[in-house]
Amino acid sequence: MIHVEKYHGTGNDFIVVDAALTVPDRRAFATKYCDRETGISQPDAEAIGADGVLFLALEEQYSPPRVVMTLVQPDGSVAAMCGNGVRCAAAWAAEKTGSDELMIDTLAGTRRATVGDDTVRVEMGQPSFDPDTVPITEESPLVEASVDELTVTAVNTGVPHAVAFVEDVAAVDLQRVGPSVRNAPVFPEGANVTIASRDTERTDTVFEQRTFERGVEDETASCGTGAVAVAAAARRLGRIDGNESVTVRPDGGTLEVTVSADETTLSGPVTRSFATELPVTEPRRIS
Ligand SMILES: N[C@@H](CCC[C@H](N)C(=O)O)C(=O)O
Repeated sequence: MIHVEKYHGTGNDFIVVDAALTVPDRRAFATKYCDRETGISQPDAEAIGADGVLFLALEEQYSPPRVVMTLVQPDGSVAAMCGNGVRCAAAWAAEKTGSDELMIDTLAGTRRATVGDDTVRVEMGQPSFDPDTVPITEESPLVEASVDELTVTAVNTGVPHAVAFVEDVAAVDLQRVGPSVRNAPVFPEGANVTIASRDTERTDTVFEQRTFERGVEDETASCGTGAVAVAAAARRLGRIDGNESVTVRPDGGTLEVTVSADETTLSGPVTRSFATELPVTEPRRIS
């Protein structure tokens, strides 16, 4: 049995495992315990599953403390980056170390995080529209291009996103449209499909967001890199001014994003839901 914790950032939920503990087959572990029907549950409660497993290796000898984060998704794939995952990792490490400044190492680079009373803020690096970086098969950036039924702008915010601005996110059948855009040939490594609509009743800088996630192969309640992708695409398309900060509202809560030439940040709440013990098994050996 190993000790695990469950965290979520605006509804994007993760099983958190201290990487010092032995999990012989991380992919099998993620697939098993993320399952929404049969996966992780609170003690003596029904299964709730998760959007992924964060394996976190804490290196306390540095100042600020560092965490090597590996996100294994329900389909067993490893994601290079996860905005809400980094925010959860920072909250977990702050709890363990007492430090409110953390450096989180991801496959997309090191991200500095600051843990406040109500929010965790992460420096997200510069979004890229470069075809090789997203990546896309085209030679020029994909900007407001037709991909299946959506008009998308492709941007990498640590992972690839196809961002489409629509009239009303609630009116889109994302379960139907998401998989075809996610698997479109123009995205050789696939893409997360993020749709956004401007909430004109609030202000011009508030966007509603929904994301169909690669690796989860479903819509999630929130996606941090997706929120940054909405702001970055809005800036590229002239939908917001250069340095405006943007409020992005996925189903699970509210995220604040800044995208300027110097800095891109993502902020929002993080919640520790519960802790439990899970059995781990050695992979079967064939003799
Ligand atoms: N939910 C995440 C993104 C996780 C990675 C994504 N599913 C991928 O495979 O690219 C976030 O908060 O950014």
